[in-house]
Amino acid sequence: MTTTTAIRVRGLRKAYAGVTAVDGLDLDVAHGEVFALLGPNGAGKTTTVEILEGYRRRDVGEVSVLGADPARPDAGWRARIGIVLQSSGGHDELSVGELVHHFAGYYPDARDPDEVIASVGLDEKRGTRARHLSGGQRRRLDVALGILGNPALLFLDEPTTGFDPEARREFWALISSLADGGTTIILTTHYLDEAEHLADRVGVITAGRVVALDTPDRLGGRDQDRAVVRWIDDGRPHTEHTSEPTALIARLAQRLGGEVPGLTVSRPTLEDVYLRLIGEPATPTTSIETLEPAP
Ligand SMILES: Nc1ncnc2c1ncn2[C@@H]1O[C@H](COP(=O)(O)OP(=O)(O)OP(=O)(O)O)[C@@H](O)[C@H]1O
Repeated sequence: MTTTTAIRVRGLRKAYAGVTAVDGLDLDVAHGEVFALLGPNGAGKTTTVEILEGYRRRDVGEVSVLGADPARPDAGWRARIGIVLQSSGGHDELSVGELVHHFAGYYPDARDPDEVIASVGLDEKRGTRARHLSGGQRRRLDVALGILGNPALLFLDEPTTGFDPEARREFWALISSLADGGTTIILTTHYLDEAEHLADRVGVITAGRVVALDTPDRLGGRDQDRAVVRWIDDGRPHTEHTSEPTALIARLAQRLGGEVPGLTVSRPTLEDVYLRLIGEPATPTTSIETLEPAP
């Protein structure tokens, strides 16, 4: 293992009573990277992440997380890992301040509890009992507890499910600031915009295998996909798929004598590419197939 590798997985397999959940998975995540795992329900994401966290035993394969085998962690390994699970709860009668201060006592190198509360935007809720927090505020508390031990590696499982758009943006800023501070982050999410916004790289898992792995803007050859150019000509909408949109627009501008009416240029979204990778048809408006020949 090189010193830049936070996570190294080779040939990971796990089956539950004959049902294969992870089927020969390979993965490398560098220190300081934000890595998003995407995949449909039942693809094997949670099983993989729980093996990395040391909460689930693998059947076969090599796994190294922060230099240790999660199935046989050395002393102090767990304190270097922060985990924010999909659903949380418990200690509902304690206030935000009481909870964060209480759990800080479990870590050898805990961050300042009051600073952590402020960093997740819960200053005003310090005296509020956990059971009186909104869903988004509860999630922030979960993150506060996850980062309290100053982890080198943070696992976030669907962290913004149920957030309103503003809360999601604020949460993204929090995660970005953790990443800027050097924390390695493994994120599972069903929100493609979240992966696009936060992740340095994205891995798509289907049927227990990584089927694509790249930066969000290059995933599945996205950067090579043709652009969709739309415009109005003679009062009729036109669409053309081209790898040279600039040349097409220059020709149109010349022919139409300046401004091209109704001009839009779009590329396949991360969602389009993701749906193609997992075998689902893209929506017609963003299809990368040619809709009609050039006029
Ligand atoms: N404890 C278990 N016992 C038996 N089968 C399980 C268990 N946990 C997961 N599975 C099965 O393993 C497969 C992978 O499940 P997993 O939870 O890892 O998928 P996932 O990608 O996290 O899905 P989701 O997006 O729905 O959370 C599924 O077929 C699931 O039914």
